[in-house]
Amino acid sequence: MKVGLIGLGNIGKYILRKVNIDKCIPEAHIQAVFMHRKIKMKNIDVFESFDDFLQSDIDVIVEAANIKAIKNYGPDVLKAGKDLVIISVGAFVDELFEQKIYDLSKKYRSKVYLPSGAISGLDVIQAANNDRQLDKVTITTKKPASSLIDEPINQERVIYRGNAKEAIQLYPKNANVSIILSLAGLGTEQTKVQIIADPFITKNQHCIEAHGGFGQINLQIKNEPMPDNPKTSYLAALSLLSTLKNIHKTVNIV
Ligand SMILES: NC(=O)C1=CN([C@@H]2O[C@H](COP(=O)(O)OP(=O)(O)OC[C@H]3O[C@@H](n4cnc5c(N)ncnc54)[C@H](OP(=O)(O)O)[C@@H]3O)[C@@H](O)[C@H]2O)C=CC1
Ligand SMILES: O=C([O-])CC(=O)C(=O)O
Repeated sequence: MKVGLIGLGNIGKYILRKVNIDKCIPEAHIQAVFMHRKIKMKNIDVFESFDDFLQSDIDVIVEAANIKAIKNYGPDVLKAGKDLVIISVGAFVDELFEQKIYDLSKKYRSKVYLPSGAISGLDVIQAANNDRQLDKVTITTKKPASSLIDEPINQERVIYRGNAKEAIQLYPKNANVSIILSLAGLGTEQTKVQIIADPFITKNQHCIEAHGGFGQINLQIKNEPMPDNPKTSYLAALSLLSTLKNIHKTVNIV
């Protein structure tokens, strides 16, 4: 599997190291990286031109950049018939973008993979929603205060209460989880979100509560942060790696 990577920040560097150096996925190799500024790397093609990147010898493209980048480049990836893995799932709050991705992937038979990222429980939410057995979904994200606000605080503070549609506009680097949860379940308007800044914690915590005809679920996950970007949970990078690993599997746990 020849992989192209968009973005070489915290998650991108992790994926590059795990795939090309540690050989975690024996059949995969990252052949090319697209960056919006020039850098040189050993043994890998770095492109500043997206067209040249797209035309290089790659068949799967992994986005590890940001919402703006995937909105700009995602549709062209699908038109080129390449498969696409998206971690900045917040882009799907834009319904026109979402529709475009569905239409193009169908038209060009390109597959799109959306990793579970920094949360768990999407299997339950998706299954329950199938037969309208899901009534309410809430996610409470609690992060170290410095990841969410600039001013020092000495007690936890609820900085946002509302829905996923609004949360991702206000916190595009912290609320991607609310969008993948919305896609699996009740949509961005019905998925309730609370974001809390806490000066006393070091882990990124997400608490998902849902109920309906299926029963109820309460999930709490406490994620280690990535060293270079503590806003991002280590699990998000692991989840992306796992998605890549599973792409060509013939037997899947779903
Ligand atoms: N789905 C989920 O659960 C989660 C999703 N995320 C999302 O994953 C994404 C990556 O996270 P992370 O690695 O921590 O972020 P970083 O900010 O560490 O890295 C992003 C990288 O992308 C580069 N970049 C930005 N714009 C472009 C562009 N147009 N073309 C190419 N490269 C670009 C940046 O370069 P430069 O610095 O030069 O601008 C930077 O190197 C973010 O959108 C984040 O919000 C994070 C955690 C969980
Ligand atoms: O990494 C996390 O814990 C969640 C996050 O930043 C996001 O969803 O955007």
